[in-house]
Amino acid sequence: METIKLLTVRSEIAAGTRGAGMGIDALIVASLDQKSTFFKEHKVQNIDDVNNILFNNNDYPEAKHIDGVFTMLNRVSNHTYDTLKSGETPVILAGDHSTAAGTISGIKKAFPNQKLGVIWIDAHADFHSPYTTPSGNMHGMPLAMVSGIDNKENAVNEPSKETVAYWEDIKKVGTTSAKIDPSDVVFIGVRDTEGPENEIMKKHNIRNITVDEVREMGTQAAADLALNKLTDCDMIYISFDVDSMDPSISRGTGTPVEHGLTVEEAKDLNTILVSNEKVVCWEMVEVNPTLDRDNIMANNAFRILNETVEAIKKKSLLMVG
Ligand SMILES: NC(=[NH2+])NCCC[C@H](N)C(=O)O
Ligand SMILES: [Mn+2]
Repeated sequence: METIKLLTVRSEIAAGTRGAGMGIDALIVASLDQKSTFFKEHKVQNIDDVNNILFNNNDYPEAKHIDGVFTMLNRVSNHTYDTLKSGETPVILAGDHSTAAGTISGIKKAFPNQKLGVIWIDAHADFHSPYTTPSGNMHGMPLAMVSGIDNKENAVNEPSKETVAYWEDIKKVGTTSAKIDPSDVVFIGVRDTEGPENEIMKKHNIRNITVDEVREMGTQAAADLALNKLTDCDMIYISFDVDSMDPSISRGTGTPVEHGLTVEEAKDLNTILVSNEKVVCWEMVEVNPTLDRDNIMANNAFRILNETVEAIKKKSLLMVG
């Protein structure tokens, strides 16, 4: 049977709000409160963070702590690569969403000749570059990093030479060229984007399955639609940002946006999606217990994590049988 390996990344340097690094421990607390042995049953490999960089001044306003982000992406990429190479299925639990660029780079490094598709369940498109970011927060940039998109046509910033040098290095983590074609991204629940991101979505014809669409067609049809968009791809990575869910559930994430998915919808989408045989990796990010009360976000996110991992294990049984 396939083995799951949990990769925990307590990094929060690419978020604008402090506390996402504590998301993993909030999930562990939620698991204990729910009397689950999940974190004992599965292999856990921690990836060291560089959060101490937050005590220093930030030297890169258009790409905050890009030096630290570069270090983190290399670590995440290498661990994802090693996990896949040893025949295990990586499940990444991370703080801020920038790590997803490391994950995608590691997948591509492990299978360089396979076409990789991405299903991105998120309130945000995370397609900014240092040239277009409204905030400088690099958790808004992972999809541009792995697609090699600068989007200078729609620039609003002039990043420094040093920033650009790091950005160029970041685009080469794992493999020197782009890991994905941006037209092989499918969004679910994206509802808070800026102009430069809208241009990318238009240019590459990126499908966003909205929250209303999910509700109208149902989670099974929405998941099928997302997967059908990626029939050309050989393998698929799923990224689940908990801010795809509605803030009425919990405020326990750094950048909440109204009109999101319900917990039930998010759980169904993730479990259905990972049951597809092409899915090689799943990631969950942006739980921030310091913004929450009673650990509500982590309690809901842990339920989703638990059921999604069960679905991955069931799939591998099916494939062996
Ligand atoms: N992974 C996230 N929570 N991303 C939020 C990004 C928000 C906004 N687009 C920005 O660039 O600042
Ligand atoms: Mn995100």
